Amino acid sequence: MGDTQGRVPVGIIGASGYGGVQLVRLLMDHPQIEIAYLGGDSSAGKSFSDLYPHLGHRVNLTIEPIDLDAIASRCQVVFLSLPNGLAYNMAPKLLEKGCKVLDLSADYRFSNLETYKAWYGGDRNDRDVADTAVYGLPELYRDRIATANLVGCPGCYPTASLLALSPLLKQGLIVPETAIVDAKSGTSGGGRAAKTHLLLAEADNSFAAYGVARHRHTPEIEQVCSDLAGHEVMVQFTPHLVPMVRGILATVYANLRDPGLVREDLITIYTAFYRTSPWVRILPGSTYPQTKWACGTNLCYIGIEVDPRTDRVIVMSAIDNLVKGQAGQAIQCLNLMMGWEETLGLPQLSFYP
Ligand SMILES: NC(=O)C1=CN([C@@H]2O[C@H](COP(=O)(O)OP(=O)(O)OC[C@H]3O[C@@H](n4cnc5c(N)ncnc54)[C@H](OP(=O)(O)O)[C@@H]3O)[C@@H](O)[C@H]2O)C=CC1
Ligand SMILES: CC(=O)N[C@@H](CCC(=O)OP(=O)(O)O)C(=O)O
Repeated sequence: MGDTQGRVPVGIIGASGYGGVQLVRLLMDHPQIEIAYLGGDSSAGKSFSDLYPHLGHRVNLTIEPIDLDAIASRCQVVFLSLPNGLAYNMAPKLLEKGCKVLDLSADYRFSNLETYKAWYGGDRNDRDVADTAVYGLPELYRDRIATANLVGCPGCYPTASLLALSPLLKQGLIVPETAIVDAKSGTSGGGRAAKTHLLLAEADNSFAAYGVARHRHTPEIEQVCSDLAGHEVMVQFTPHLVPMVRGILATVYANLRDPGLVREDLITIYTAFYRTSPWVRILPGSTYPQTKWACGTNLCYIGIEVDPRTDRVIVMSAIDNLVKGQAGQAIQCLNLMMGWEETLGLPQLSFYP
């Protein structure tokens, strides 16, 4: 399968949503990809250019209703950018028909389906398929992603949190149980569907925590932390909604095992840990990341500090929730699955100067 120029035909289900339109925006400039299908529910039948006129000169497609047989006959790769709980009724059939599938929802992020059911509910019988899914965080699971047919792309908060925590856990530098993640997200993290608390009049001039001690990204963060630490780890995770549209800043605190470590030691350790990761930038000295630097890019900026009074390390990471936290990371995974450069077709320059 492939178009006349040898490009790989891909489909995007959920094309009208924030993840979907980010995928379109990025994939239309990807040198190896041809967008062959856009699918949706309430938007089916509408021209993509009616929904997003500024992209209409590049994407002349109508959003179609979902017919999995037709999608599989036209696409080699399918992105599912849908609310949680829908992908597990679509991915098995697409895989059976020979497609590679990248799911942006939580459906294939968990190695233990009981954990998924406990936090997301749902009655699903796709354990065999779920067992083949790989968690799509390339900086940790690059080799496994490269051979996967099904990738469960990480959540936005877990991406920022885990990139900040991973070197500490993998190298045994902190007491894992002391890890606290304090994270802030822009409103686009809540998706495009209308929600009262995300209205400008509600969210502007306001900054508050939500989901305290019960946000569904907690078990996802814990799953990877446990994998890295080699034993079950619980993490305190508190998300906040901030009055901006794009971006996540995660600030992570943990107790160092060796109180003699200083900031420069940790910068050296982080730089070495991410030396083969083109999308992670470790900041020098006491430079701390700003969300606007990552805006529109697939980059994660990380800043590190040590407080010798408390023997705690403080790591700050900034991403664009819609790019490294969602669509960009999915494309990064696809690049690996296809054997292409990990950076192909992905933006490095922020919208801001
Ligand atoms: N926003 C973010 O920052 C991040 C989101 N995610 C995850 O990515 C996924 C997509 O999120 P996001 O783009 O924000 O969501 P949006 O609400 O912006 O978009 C949801 C999309 O799903 C489609 N859809 C809804 N119900 C159905 C259905 N029954 N059948 C087919 N299509 C349907 C909608 O299509 P239509 O308009 O045609 O009805 C729409 O295109 C979610 O699982 C989310 O949790 C992951 C990381 C970050
Ligand atoms: C601001 C806001 O509402 N953020 C969303 C982020 C979650 C999200 O996008 O879902 P994923 O699990 O697929 O990453 C939330 O807290 O539910």
